Amino acid sequence: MVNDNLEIKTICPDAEKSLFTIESTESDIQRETEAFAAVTSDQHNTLPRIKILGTGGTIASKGADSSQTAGYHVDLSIQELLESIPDISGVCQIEYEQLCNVDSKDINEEILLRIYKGISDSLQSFDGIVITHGTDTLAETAFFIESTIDFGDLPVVFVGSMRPSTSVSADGPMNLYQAICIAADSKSRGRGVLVSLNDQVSAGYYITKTNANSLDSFNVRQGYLGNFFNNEVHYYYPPVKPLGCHKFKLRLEEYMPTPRFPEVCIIYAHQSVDPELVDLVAKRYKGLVIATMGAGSLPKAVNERCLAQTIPIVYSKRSMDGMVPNVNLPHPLEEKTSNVIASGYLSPEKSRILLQLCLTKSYTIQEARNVFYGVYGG
Ligand SMILES: NC(=O)C[C@H](N)C(=O)O
Repeated sequence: MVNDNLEIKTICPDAEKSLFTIESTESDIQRETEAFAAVTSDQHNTLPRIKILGTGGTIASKGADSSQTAGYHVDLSIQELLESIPDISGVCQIEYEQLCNVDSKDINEEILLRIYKGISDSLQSFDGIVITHGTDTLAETAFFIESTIDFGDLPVVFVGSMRPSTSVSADGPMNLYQAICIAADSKSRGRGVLVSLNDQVSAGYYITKTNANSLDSFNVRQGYLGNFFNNEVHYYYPPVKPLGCHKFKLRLEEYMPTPRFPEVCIIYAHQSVDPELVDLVAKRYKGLVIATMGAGSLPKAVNERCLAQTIPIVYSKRSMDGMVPNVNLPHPLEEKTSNVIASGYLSPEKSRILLQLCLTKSYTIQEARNVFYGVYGG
């Protein structure tokens, strides 16, 4: 039998004193293989280290068949999800962790703090972090994380999908692949919390879900930051972070064993809204946000009920775009003494989180108003 690993080496080519040895080339092959492996592993070790935190959502969901795009269930682990994306071993090194696996409607303060801890714990040892999340409340978690973690230049990228993993043309694998590439790209540094969905990159601080069904479900009037095309992210601007974003330092031990923030309720205003709702909420909650009809407009009777309370009340808006300015608050001239705060550009659900954070820190109304005022952009 031919042994390919054996090589005949002639030491003396003289025929009479012919001398030769038979040597195995195995050690050479082994050495070469080991050297090659060392080079590739060195190359691999210099690739960015990316942490993936799985929390659930449609991106981790399965339907009954490939045509089902509603009524599916969260049923896919982060490991299974990663198995569905193209090979990324030449781009970065990956570690993953399943923080929870829920529809994002079930994300509460306990889970929010788990996500906060998952990100905080990964800051030192990774070059980028990706969080898979349901799209329904993704904007709230992204806003909370931007407001509470100082992650320096590290890219923190949220990603979700609109179709379950089992559907025809599921968007999850591509969205996740893009999010990982974005987190691993040095051009993504210094841009705050990012959201990667449907080939677009946006600021988590400003993004809003504007379509309950379509793949293009997020919108950001402050502008998309970039676009992902053919394995590459392209940014439209140099690195920039949201202006006026107030960072709250949280101490996790303060929220254990009961991970709760002061409760804040949202009232959605409408024609004939009942002013007594304000009294009912004020009895039970520590703060109130009202989605006012326009840029702070509410019926006189509702304004009067608001000004009669002692809890802080944030005037936000039903409209997705635009802002509520201080001058549109009732009694703007007495703003130092009144309990009402203008939300600026923030949606009611993000205003709720910001007010909760202010209450957590026991800010006065004036301090809370300054925090909200920062959102105006200066
Ligand atoms: N597209 C989605 O992810 C929606 C889903 N209900 C969620 O937020 O978890």
